[in-house]
Amino acid sequence: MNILELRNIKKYYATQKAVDDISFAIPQGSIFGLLGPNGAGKTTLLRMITGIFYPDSGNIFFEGKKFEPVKDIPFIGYMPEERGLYKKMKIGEQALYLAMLKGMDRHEAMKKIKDWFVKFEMQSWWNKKVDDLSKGMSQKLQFVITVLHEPKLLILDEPFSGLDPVNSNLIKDEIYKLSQKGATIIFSTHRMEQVEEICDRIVLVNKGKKILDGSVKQIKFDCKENIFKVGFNELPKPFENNVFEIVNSKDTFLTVKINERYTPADVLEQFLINKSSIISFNEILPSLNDIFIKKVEDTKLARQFEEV
Ligand SMILES: Nc1ncnc2c1ncn2[C@@H]1O[C@H](COP(=O)(O)OP(=O)(O)OP(=O)(O)O)[C@@H](O)[C@H]1O
Repeated sequence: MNILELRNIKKYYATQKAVDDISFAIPQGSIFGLLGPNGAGKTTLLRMITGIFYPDSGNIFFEGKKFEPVKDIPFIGYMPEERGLYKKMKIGEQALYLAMLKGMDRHEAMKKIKDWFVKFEMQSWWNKKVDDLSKGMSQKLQFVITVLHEPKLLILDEPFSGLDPVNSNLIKDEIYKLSQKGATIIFSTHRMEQVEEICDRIVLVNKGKKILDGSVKQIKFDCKENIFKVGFNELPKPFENNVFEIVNSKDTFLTVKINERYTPADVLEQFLINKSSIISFNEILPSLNDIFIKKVEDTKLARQFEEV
């Protein structure tokens, strides 16, 4: 079952196709990465998923039914990249006010806020103003406010920006816990190593178009380039062959790219013929960062923004 499905969504600003016929589905319970370079159309997509903007055309489905912002919004938590807190309002009062706006009753909201403040060691902040918080502290507060009402769909735009490693881990752990409890998470970021670690599925957009869609594992598998890392007791002397090319040599390891039509067994055979003492042989899959850069570069010249 998909918690969210976008079908042929288009959104144009004056002269730009910010989102140009994008379709994808997000399975319930997944941690989903929405990726793309600056200006790709991610924020525009998120604003449509959260009912802030309407698409110019296309349809959005939430839990199988046509998305109705007024009805469905209570089930969605959105932490935008530009944080939206009242700077002069006291933190405790603000959390309570925003929780009640999401439909929680005062008593329940108060209890949940206190629990989260204890968990995040924020008890002493209650009477402070947002103005008095550092960037990382207001980030933690914004996260708590976003998840307080236990949304089914949690949308986090760059949730770790401004956080130190300890607080990043704290929030990461909470994201995993919310996911285990059944929440679906959309995670938007430029930090590929975080996506690789956290997300199970991704969509990559560029210049308003979708250019990749699938599980992280499958995408890495599909983009692999027949590169293997071979470990030796002692590095062999270079020898002529048609089977592979050496792309890197470090310590007692060679990284080799297998030429077309040859297999890993052919590589091993070459080294055995050469009497090299192999101790390890592993395939190297590309990192999401490499895939991101390559796909974005590939489409860079292929498609400029078209005039509407
Ligand atoms: N209100 C607006 N009016 C006109 N053009 C806009 C508006 N908002 C965004 N755009 C344009 O639409 C395109 C997509 O913008 P969007 O903010 O959705 O990208 P993004 O992927 O979120 O970028 P970033 O990673 O930099 O936040 C960009 O070319 C941007 O200049």
